[in-house]
Amino acid sequence: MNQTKEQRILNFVLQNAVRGDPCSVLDTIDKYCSQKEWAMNVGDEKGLILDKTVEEVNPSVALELGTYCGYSAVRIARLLKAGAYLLTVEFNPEFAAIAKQMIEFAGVQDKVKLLEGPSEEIIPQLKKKYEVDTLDFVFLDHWKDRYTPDTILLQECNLLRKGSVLLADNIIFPGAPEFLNYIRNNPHFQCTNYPSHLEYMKVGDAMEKAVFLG
Ligand SMILES: Cc1ncnc2c1ncn2[C@@H]1O[C@H](/C=C/CNC(=O)c2cc(-c3ccc(F)cc3)cc(O)c2O)[C@@H](O)[C@H]1O
Ligand SMILES: [Mg+2]
Repeated sequence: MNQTKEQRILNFVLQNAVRGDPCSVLDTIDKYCSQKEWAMNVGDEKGLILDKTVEEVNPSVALELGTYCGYSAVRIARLLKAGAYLLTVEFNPEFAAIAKQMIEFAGVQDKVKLLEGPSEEIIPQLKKKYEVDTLDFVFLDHWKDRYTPDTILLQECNLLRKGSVLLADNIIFPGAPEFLNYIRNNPHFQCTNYPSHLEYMKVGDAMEKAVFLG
């Protein structure tokens, strides 16, 4: 049974990256996806915007929607302080299995909880089942038409507090126009746009930061 692209990416990491070294895992994925097969990782350019936002927020509890191969989970987890952790949500079992191995190879498994299932089911479970009080940081990178309903659900579940930071990928390409309209016209959020480029391409893209004002 021939391999999937995601399995090829993982194998390239297992064979070429340094076990326990998150930066080498990120660099190896970026190398493979820019030279061999494109994949929808946030990538190195937008990854720097993600890094700066995570460092600025310095979250104790972070949530990621859309794990995929685990690239941004490794990217976020490598920056978390002692005792802080990332919850990352993925509903595709193949991708979840790849991401689990990627996260373990990078050595950040103690900081990452991979939750398998659809975000609309997981989010309402975060308080009781996963003992979350509120979220300091949320990275949205799953299906683009889910950004708005999940942002509303996070508010309905009282998972955001004054100062919680959302960062959304792909504002330009593939685009999340409905989310942009929702969040920029919502008085409870203070938005900032970060122009960049689509991962591994010379196509324009952007990230949007939205701070919850309470
Ligand atoms: C409700 C729910 N619950 C749980 N997991 C969920 C979920 N909805 C999706 N997922 C998971 O998250 C990932 C999906 C990511 C979607 N990302 C993109 O579609 C994407 C696409 C491009 C792109 C750019 C140019 C092109 F020509 C084509 C594609 C770039 C990107 O950066 C993207 O993020 C994937 O792992 C999926 O299983
Ligand atoms: Mg993306």
